Amino acid sequence: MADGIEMQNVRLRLGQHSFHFDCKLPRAAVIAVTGPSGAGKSTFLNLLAGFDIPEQGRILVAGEDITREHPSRRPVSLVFQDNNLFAHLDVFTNVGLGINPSLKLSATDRSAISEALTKVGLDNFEKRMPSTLSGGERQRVPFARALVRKRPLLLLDEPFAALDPALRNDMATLLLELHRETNNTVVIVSHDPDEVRKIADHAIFIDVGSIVADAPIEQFIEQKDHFGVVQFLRG
Ligand SMILES: Nc1ncnc2c1ncn2[C@@H]1O[C@H](COP(=O)(O)OP(=O)(O)OP(=O)(O)O)[C@@H](O)[C@H]1O
Repeated sequence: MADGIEMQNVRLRLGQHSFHFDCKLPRAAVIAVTGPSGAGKSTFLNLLAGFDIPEQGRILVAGEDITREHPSRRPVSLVFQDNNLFAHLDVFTNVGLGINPSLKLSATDRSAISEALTKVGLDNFEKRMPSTLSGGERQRVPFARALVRKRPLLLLDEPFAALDPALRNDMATLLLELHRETNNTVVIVSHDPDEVRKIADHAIFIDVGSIVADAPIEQFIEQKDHFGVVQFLRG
């Protein structure tokens, strides 16, 4: 079976920073992307999403070359920390955008949206506007959107960083439930070693623009070779 994600000798420069990614990551797994601030974690996600394009190398998802694919045509859904909702659209419509950006929704689409909202615990929130939601409720909406999109790859850039610890834990549990239900591949940037231990099957550590540790989680948490990883795991 093809790997979930493969970066073959991917190189990119942004300003003064050079990035080099070469990895094969498992399919249908939760993959944590860790590393110090400014190391290149968001850039790694942006390459997968198509917001950054490599100057060299290839990116494959489930065996398919997506290196030059437009972001909208990639097999990915995104959940970022704070760019997720359109303020002038209600919760139902915000989720509907995940199915069809022009919002031409069939009856089947409409029931899929209601079902997804129920799954993330927002069944009575369809007509609510984003400004009336709590932080935790607002954070659930993009998960419902990701559910209706049914893409094989879910990218999350520190999705819970703004939430308090109890809510972070609830959201991590919700993410795991949705992952088990859809069997998607999840790539999540995290600064939280407890979160990584709780949800990840596999982890990578990026330092100064390249991957310096890449292992199944059991091996990753036993890492002694790289000081940055040891320091990260200590919290
Ligand atoms: N378009 C750009 N032009 C110039 N420099 C950039 C650009 N995009 C990112 N960088 C720089 O590349 C480096 C890596 O950025 P990136 O956002 O990938 O880091 P990160 O590991 O996600 O950091 P953090 O944990 O702080 O979010 C940073 O120093 C950033 O300032």
